[in-house]
Amino acid sequence: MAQIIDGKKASAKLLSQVAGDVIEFKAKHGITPGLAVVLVGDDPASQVYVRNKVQRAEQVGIRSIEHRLDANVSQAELNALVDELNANPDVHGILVQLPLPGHLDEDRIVDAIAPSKDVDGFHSLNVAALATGKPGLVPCTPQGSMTMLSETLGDLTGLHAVVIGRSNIVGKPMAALLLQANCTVTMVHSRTRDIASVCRQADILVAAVGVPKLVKADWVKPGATVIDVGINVEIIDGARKLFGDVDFASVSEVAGAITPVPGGVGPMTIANLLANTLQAAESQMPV
Ligand SMILES: Nc1nc(=O)c2c([nH]1)NC[C@@H]1CN(c3ccc(C(=O)N[C@@H](CCC(=O)O)C(=O)O)cc3)C=[N+]21
Ligand SMILES: [Mg+2]
Repeated sequence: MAQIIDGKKASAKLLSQVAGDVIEFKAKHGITPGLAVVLVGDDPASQVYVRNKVQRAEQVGIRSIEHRLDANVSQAELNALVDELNANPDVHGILVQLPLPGHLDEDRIVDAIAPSKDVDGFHSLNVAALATGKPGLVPCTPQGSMTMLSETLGDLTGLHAVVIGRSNIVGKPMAALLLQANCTVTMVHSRTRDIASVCRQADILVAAVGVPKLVKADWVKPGATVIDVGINVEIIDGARKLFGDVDFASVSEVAGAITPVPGGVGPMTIANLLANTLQAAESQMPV
């Protein structure tokens, strides 16, 4: 039976570090770090995540400001809000909850956020910084996954990491971070031939595709470390249940260590969002 990597515990540790750093920040600068969360429409899952983020922010002493916009808001109206938040000195971090309704251009909205306030690390300039190994804001889910990997395995040098999924928000930045940590990195996706045999070579297997229970036991090398980024919601007998991209029951009998869903990557994502907000606030202070 695999070691269960406890994301709640890891996130509690990071949150208490951030809370301490926020106290120091306030004493030094006389202001409170601020995070603006923009939610367009009334998708119930997004509402749950936004509520969690706002709650955790308060817990670590970060002021959070929620902006709710109607699902049919225009691109111009959303851009105007982003411009206003960019110019507001009380706002140090801006998160526009994704996905946005189809009539809105996500790339344009994300690139309208001031790069210094882009706490998701999705702005083109932060993407370029990560790709070239320069300092910047790093996406929260991959960053949280790396922390759990380091705490589980120590130095990752020379390990073969396979990332399933090539999204801009998880797969690609995850691969960049693993490469920076000296892993041999392979990315697989829907067009990969014999995906199972590639995954079976992995010392580290990261699943980030949004397909419930895609990864089976015979995709996993015995003893491998498995990071499950999937958050798939299903309603079973009227109850809301979460599934990862990994078939936990079977894979946990083969893997050396594995993150559960819930209680794995999700809580670490939120903790890193708040760490990024403090980093953003620090970078905006006069020297
Ligand atoms: N601009 C933007 N940035 C994001 O970081 C972002 C986003 N948009 N859109 C949606 C996804 C999803 N996401 C999650 C964060 C925490 C949990 C989380 O805390 N999950 C808990 C369970 C929560 C539950 O019950 O649903 C857990 O896994 O234990 C889940 C999902 C951030 N996202
Ligand atoms: Mg894909």
